[in-house]
Amino acid sequence: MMGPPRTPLSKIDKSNPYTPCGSKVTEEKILVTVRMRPLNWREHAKYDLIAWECPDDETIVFKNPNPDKAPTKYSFDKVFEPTCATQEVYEGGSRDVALSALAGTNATIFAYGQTSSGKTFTMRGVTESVVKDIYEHIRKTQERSFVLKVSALEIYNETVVDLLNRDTGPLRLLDDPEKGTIVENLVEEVVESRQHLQHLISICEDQRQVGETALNDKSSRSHQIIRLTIHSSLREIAGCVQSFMATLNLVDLAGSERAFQTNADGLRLKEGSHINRSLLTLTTVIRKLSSGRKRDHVPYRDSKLTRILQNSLGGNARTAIICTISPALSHVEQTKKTLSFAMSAKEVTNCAKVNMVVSEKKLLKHLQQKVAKLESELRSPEPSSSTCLKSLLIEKEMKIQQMESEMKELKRQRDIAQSELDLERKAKERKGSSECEPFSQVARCLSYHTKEESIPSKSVPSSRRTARDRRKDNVRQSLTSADPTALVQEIRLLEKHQKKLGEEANQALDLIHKEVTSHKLGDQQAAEKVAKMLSEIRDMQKSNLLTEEIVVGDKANLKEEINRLNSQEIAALEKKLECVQNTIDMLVSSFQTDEQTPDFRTQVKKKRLLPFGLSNSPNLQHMIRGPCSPLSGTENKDPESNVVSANSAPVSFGATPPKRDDNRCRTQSREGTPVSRQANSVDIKRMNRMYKNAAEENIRNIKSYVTGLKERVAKLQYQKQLLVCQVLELEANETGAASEYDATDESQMDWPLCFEEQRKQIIMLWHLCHISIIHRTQFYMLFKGDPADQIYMEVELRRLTWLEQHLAELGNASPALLGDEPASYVASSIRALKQEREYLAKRVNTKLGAEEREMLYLKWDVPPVGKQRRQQFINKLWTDPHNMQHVRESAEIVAKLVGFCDSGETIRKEMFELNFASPSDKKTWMMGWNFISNLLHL
Ligand SMILES: Nc1ncnc2c1ncn2[C@@H]1O[C@H](COP(=O)(O)OP(=O)(O)OP(=O)(O)O)[C@@H](O)[C@H]1O
Repeated sequence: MMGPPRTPLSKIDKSNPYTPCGSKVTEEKILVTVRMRPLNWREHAKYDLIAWECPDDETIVFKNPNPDKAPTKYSFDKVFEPTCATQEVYEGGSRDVALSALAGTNATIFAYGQTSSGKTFTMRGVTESVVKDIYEHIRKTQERSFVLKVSALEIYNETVVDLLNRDTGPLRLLDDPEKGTIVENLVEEVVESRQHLQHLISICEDQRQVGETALNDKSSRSHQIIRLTIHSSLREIAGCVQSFMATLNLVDLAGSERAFQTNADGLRLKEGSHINRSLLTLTTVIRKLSSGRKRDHVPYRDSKLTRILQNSLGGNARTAIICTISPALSHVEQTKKTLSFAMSAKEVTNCAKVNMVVSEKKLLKHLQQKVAKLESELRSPEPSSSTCLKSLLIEKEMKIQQMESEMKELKRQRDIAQSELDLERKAKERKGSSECEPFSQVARCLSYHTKEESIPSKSVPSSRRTARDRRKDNVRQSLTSADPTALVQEIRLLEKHQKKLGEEANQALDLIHKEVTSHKLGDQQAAEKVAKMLSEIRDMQKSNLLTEEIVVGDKANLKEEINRLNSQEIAALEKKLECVQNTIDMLVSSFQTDEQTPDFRTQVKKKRLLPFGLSNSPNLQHMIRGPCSPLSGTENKDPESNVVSANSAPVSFGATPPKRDDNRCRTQSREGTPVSRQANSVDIKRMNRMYKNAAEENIRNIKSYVTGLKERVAKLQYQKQLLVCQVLELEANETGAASEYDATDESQMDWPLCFEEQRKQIIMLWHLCHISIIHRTQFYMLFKGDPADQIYMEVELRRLTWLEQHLAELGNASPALLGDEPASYVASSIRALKQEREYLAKRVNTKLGAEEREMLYLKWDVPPVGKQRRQQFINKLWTDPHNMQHVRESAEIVAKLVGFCDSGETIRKEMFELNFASPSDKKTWMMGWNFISNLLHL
C-alpha cells in the first residue's frame, strides 16, 4: 500500500507552526528536479553534440567544448539522465508531492522547459501515474470516502479557456477572499471512476491548442492546468463534520522558444510572444520569491498563469517542478536559462497546511441534533445522571471533610509526639536528680484514699510514674490557690451539709415510721428495722454536733480536720440511706394493687425516665401532699373538700392519717345529711381509695426525697475527695521546696498527653454510663485541652468513675429492691438516652439542610430510602467510644442539632464548674446534666 505522502526532510525548513484555525503548517522548499531527454531525431540529424552529463543523480554538469573553461555544475533535488523512465522521474519526488492532496494538502506538479524539451511527454506520464496512484490509494483506504472532481483550463494567448467546455469561451479570473483566484464558470466534473478521469483528461488533451513548429511537430501553444479536487471524510462517523479537501494541479507549461529557432511567424509568433511573456512573469515571481526578501513585490497578477498558480508559488501548497532540458549543445543557452530558473525555484518556500473543511450542511445537521438532545434532556432530565452527579459531589465533599479531619488529627498527634519528645529530653536531663515524692508525708497521715488515689511511693522514680499519677499531680497543682484557713472553712461547710443530710435522713425515717404505723401495712420486722435505722441516724446526728465545737485554726489542725471529716464515715450514711430506700421500696411494693391508678403508673414511669432515676428535688416540703395530713391544717376537714385543697396548695411533711380518723373525719363532715346504706357503702369505698392514694403519694414522695438525699451524699463524698486533694497539694507545696522536682513545669508540658488520656477515659465512661449525648457533646466541645480545663476534666472523670461504680452496684441489685418496675436504673438511663435520640431525630430536618442531610446519611451508612432515616442516623452517633474521629464528628452533629454556639463559652463552662457552696445552689456540679434534661424537657 502506498503510504501517505511525506515531505523529504531535506526540504523541510520549519515545522509545527499552526494556523489560527489550528491546522499544522509545514514550510517547505519547492521540489526541483531536472530531466534531460535523449537527443531527438532532429538533433541527431544535425549531428548535435551532448553538452551535459550527470555525474550523480543530483548533479548536472555542462561539458564546455572549450577546454579552457571550467565545467558549469548545477545541483538539484534530483537529476534524471536521458535513460530514466518517466515513472522514475515521477517517483523521484513528484509522487509524494502529488499524493499529499489525498491527505488534505494542496499540491502542484508542473513541467518547465524550452519547447520540445519533453514537458508534455513527462507530464502525460506523471498524470497517468498520479491517477493510478490516487485510485490505488482510494481502493486501499476504505475507512474514508473520497470525492474527486476535475476541471481543466488552458491559458492561450493570455486567455483562459475551459478545456472541458470550450463553448463557454474565455473565462474571467475572480479574486475570492477565502479561495484566492478562481476561474469564473469553470466546469468541474465529478469523477466517477479512474476510467472516467482518464477519459476527461484525454478530452483536455484533445481540446488543448497544439501547433507545429520547427522544433516540435505537436508543440503545446498554451499552458495547461488539470485540476483535481480531492475531498475525503471518515465513513464510520456519520455525523463527522470535518473532512479533508485539497487540489492537485498538474501543469504542463508551454515551452519558451526563440522565434529564430521555431521559425515562428504570424500566429505562432504571437503565441510564442504570449508564452514567453507569461513565462517571464513566472520567472520573475520565482526569482522574487527565492530572494527571501519578503517585502519585495511579487508580480503574481502580471500574468494569468501566475495568478492562477499563486498558491503553488510560495503559498499553501506543496510544489514540485520538473525542469525538462534537451541535452543538445545547440540548445545550451535555453537549457542554461531553464537551469537558472530551476536554481531559483528550489529556493522558494511554500507554506502548506492540511485543509480541514467544515461542511455547513453537516454542521447544521449536527447542531440541530445536539440542540434536540439538549432540549430533550431539559424536558426530562435523566435521573440517573443527576443522581450520579450529586453522588459524586457528595463523595467529593466528604473526602474533603475527611482529609481535613485527618489533617487535624495528624497535627494533633504531631503536637503530642513533640510533647513526648520534650518530656523525654527533660527526663534525661533530670536523670540523677532527687526523686523524692512530696506527697508521701501527707499520704501517711491521711487514712482516706480511694482505690484510684493511691499516693505515689517514695521509692518509685519519677520517670516511672504513670501518666495517671502525673495527671493527679496536675490537678493538685491547679488547686494550690486555697490557703489552710479557706480549706478548713470548706471542711466546715461540708460538715454542715453532712449534718443537714443526716437530719433530713432522720426526717425521712420518721415519716416512714409514721406511714408504717398508721397503715399497719408493714410487718413487725419492717417496723423494727425502720426503728433501728432511725436510732442509728440520730446517733450520727449527735456526732455531727460535736464537730461544731472545733475552731477554725492554723494549718496544723487541717490534717486533723480532714481525718475527722473522713472518720465521720459518710459511707455509713450512704448505707443507711440505701436501707431507707429499700424499706420505702417495700412499702411502695405493698401499695401496688390492682386498684393502682393510671396516674400513679405514669408518675412512676416519669421518674424512671430521668437519667439514673435520681430526683434532684432539694425540698421535700414541696413534694409531700396528703388529704388529711396532720401538718397541713386540713386534718379535720371533709376529705372531698381536701381533694381540692390538695391540688391547689402544697403541704409540709405529713403521714397519712389512720383509717379510724378518716372515718371520723367523714362522719363529722356529713353530720345531719340523710344517707342511704348503699350510699354509705360507696362513700367508704371512695374514702378508702382516697386514703390509699394519699398514702401512696406520700410514700412515693419520701422515696423520691431519699433518692435526692442519696445524690447529695454522693456529692458530699465527691467534694470531700477534692478537699483531700487540696490539702495534699498544700502539703506538697510546703515540702516541695526541698525537692528539685519541678511539678509545674512538667504539668504544663504533660498536659496535652494527660488531656488526651483523660478525655479517652471520660468518653468511655460516658458510653458505659449511658450519659446524655447532649451532655457529652457540650462537654466535648467546650473542653479541648486548654490548661484551664484541667480541673473540669478531673471532676468529670471522678464523678463518672463514681457513677460507673454505683450503676454497676444498682445493676447488680435485686429488681425487688427497685420496686415493682422491672427495669433498673441503668435501664432508665438507657430509656432516657433513647428519648434524647428521638428528640434529636426530630430536629434533623429543621437544623440540617437537605443536601447536608443526604451527605451525612451517605457518610454514616444510613440506607438510601426509608421512613426511619433520621432516627437511624441519630442512633449511629456517639456509639463508638474507641474511635476519636467518630466521637468528634458525632459531637459536631449533635452540637448543630441542639444549637450550641461558640459564644458564651465561659458561661457554659461554669455549668461544669466545681462548687463548694450549698448543694442546693443552682450551680452545682450536677448542673450540667440537669441543665440538659431541662433543656430537652425530658
Ligand atoms: N524523455 C524523452 N524520451 C523520449 N522521447 C522524448 C522524451 N521527451 C520528449 N520526447 C519526445 O520529444 C518530442 C517533444 O516532446 P514534448 O512535446 O513533450 O516537448 P515539449 O516540451 O512539450 O514541447 P512544447 O513546449 O513545444 O510543447 C516528442 O516527440 C516526445 O516524444
